[in-house]
Amino acid sequence: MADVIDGLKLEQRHGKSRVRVGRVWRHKDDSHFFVEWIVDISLLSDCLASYVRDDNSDIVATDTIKNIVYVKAKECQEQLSAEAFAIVLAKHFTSYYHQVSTAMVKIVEKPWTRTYIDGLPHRHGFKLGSEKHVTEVVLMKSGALKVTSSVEGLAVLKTTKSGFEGFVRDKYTTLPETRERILATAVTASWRYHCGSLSSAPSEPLYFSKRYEGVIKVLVETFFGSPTEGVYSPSVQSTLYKMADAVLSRFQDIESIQLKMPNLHFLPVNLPNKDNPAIVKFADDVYLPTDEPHGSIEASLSRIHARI
Ligand SMILES: O=c1[nH]c(=O)c2[nH]c(=O)[nH]c2[nH]1
Repeated sequence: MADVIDGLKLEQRHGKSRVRVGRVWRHKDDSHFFVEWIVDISLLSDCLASYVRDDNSDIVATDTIKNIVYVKAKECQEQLSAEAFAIVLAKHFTSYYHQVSTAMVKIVEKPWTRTYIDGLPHRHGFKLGSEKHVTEVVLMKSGALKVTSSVEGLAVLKTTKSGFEGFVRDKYTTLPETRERILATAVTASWRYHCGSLSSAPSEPLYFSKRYEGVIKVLVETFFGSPTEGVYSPSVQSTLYKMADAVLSRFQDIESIQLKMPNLHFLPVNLPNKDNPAIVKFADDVYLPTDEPHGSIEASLSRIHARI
């Protein structure tokens, strides 16, 4: 919200951050589903009087905002994606309160995944994985909707089929060219869905969860290539582009994707001393893993829409 007071522009928003909620859905066959969400809500709300006239009569208290997270979690009788829950919350704030023009809801879903015992899925047992699922939803009173999903910290490594050659060589360059190295990264991918309005948003409760799994599958398969042959990576840049392109080719409802892929280096170990030039001589076997410093490579790929 922006207002002009005495020739000055005031921009304000308020909400509640880090509202933590766990939700269990118990099915008739005694199998349970579970999510843990950390919810941030921020409202663009017409409550100027509270800033400039000490009049709080238009404020939806942040404590109330927190309570609504639990009320809506209770009301959702069916298991649903973090994106769908964020839309439920945003819809509530923009429709229930006349003064709220826009609701911004971010949810981080902790990676609890069903555990397996002797190859069998446990009915009510979960273990914590590594990468995080994050979503950000922005809903305006008009119904205009933006949905973004992300995976953070998708750590992947391959021990061969990676190289880096032909880069700029000048008086500052020491890096040797190679066609054999370890390629390791922790991918952060953020993608924006096409649904531009509440009325065109997918209504299936787990639609976005399936997409999330699908995007991760495409990213991982493109990074590694086939299980037997793999695929050669001439640079992180090239692999990143192929991963982004594969997601946009596979999922027509995704408008754009941003990938961040730090190059987590595994340095060859060579240990000489004055008597023995090769206590350890590197033969593509012993490495020094390091993430400081690391290369930082990121790009985004978007569909370009022809103007009619
Ligand atoms: O795939 C790579 N891209 C780079 O830009 C780069 N720079 C570097 O030192 N090593 C690498 N590897």
